[in-house]
Amino acid sequence: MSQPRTDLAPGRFPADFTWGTATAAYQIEGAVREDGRGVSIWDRFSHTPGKTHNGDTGDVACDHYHRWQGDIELMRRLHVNAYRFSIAWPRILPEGWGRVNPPGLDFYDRLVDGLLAAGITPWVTLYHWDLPQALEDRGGWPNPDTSKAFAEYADVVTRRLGDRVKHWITLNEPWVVAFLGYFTGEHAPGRKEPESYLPVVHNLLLAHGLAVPVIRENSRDSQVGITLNLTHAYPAGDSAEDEAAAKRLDGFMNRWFLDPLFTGGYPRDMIDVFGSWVPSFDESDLGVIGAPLDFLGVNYYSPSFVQHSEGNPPLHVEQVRVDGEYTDMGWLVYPQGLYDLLTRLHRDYSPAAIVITENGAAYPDEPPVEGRVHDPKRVEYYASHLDAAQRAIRDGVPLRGYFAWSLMDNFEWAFGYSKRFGLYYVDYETLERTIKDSGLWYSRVVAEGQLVP
Ligand SMILES: OC[C@@H]1[C@@H](O)[C@H](O)[C@@H](O)c2nc(CNc3ccccc3)cn21
Repeated sequence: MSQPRTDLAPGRFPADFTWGTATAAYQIEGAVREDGRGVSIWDRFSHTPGKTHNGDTGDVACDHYHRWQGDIELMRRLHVNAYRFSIAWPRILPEGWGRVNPPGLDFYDRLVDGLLAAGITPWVTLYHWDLPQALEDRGGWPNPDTSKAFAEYADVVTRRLGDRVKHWITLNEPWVVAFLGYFTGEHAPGRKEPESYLPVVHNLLLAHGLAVPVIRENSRDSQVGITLNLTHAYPAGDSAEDEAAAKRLDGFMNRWFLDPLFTGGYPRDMIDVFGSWVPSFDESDLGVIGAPLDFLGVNYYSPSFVQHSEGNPPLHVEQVRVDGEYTDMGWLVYPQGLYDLLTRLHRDYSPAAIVITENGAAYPDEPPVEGRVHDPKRVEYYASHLDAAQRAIRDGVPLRGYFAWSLMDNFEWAFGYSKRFGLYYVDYETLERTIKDSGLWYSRVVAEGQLVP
């Protein structure tokens, strides 16, 4: 059990803390038709009229595929000791399974060697939403064969990189993949099939569980985890009804994933709420899904304040907009939500370790003037959330690392290039990267291992 770190002065982090920054393949790479890469569901979705802001696509993005060496220099300037990135499944297996594309593997091989040469530890996310379109054409995540295809993909990648990559994240945010991709249709593949939501969640968790032993076999002595977008749910009022509504939202967003991963099964109260939507599955799946993990990746941006609703079945929950500061995404700035989430995870699930795999904020940054980008609100966001993280460590949470989202401005999914999260500003005409004040500030925090003014 992790012990309180009262030895840490306020604002100071453990000497062995992992300091990183994070990206994802489809959001930064571009080069979507280069070196044998296959089509992904995000290629198809972003090229479908009306699906993304301004019709933006990841065709070019930040052109990281050709600029990766310069981008490693950007990381060195931040003094980070780790970099979280995702591998594009369609670069490795253009049809999703079967035929391997050697140039795709070669790209990530070069990237990993470049990172290691720079003293930066690679943390690899195997799936960050860019499913090969060929698998979607065979049913996509509602089809349990996709779970098996994911395990095969994990095998190919970890056989090639597993000797040098020792930190693996199977999936990024299965809730987003399932709910936005197959329930609301706001994300690729854009399907609006409520009845597919829970089967997709199950197949994603099964894919995760099938991949864990494969990764451990091919990448000996590695750390394996999963990244979840966890939303701390607060009752908007002090009524029993609002308390119950918060518990239902917590069940929907958090416990439906945490329980099968850490406690052996889906939460009973939510099985009753979801009723006939809960898919039938082999009980043996739960043993696969519950494969022991070395860390839980947490993406935190903002909490939710909710009240009971007579509508909105079956959750009967309504989000409440509370007073406060909001980012350009319309997300409440609430660092206490990170502290409360971390301490709750430690108390209720006791993961061996927790890593904040994403935290950051979008603001409407102005283009550089005399080489500077002033983003005081983003500095304040990071400072307040890192303070919350440090308080959680002092109080005994086994928080081992933090990855700022994101290294650079990039393709923000359905929002296209209209939202900027980067520590570096990207001019999408020239693709020039310019460090923002938040990047300069973060580099000082990382170098000193403590919060700085
Ligand atoms: O939106 C910022 C980032 C995004 O760029 C990452 O690719 C993704 O991993 C990510 N997840 C969240 C939090 N979860 C979420 C909630 C609603 C819609 C989309 C994402 C934020 N972000």
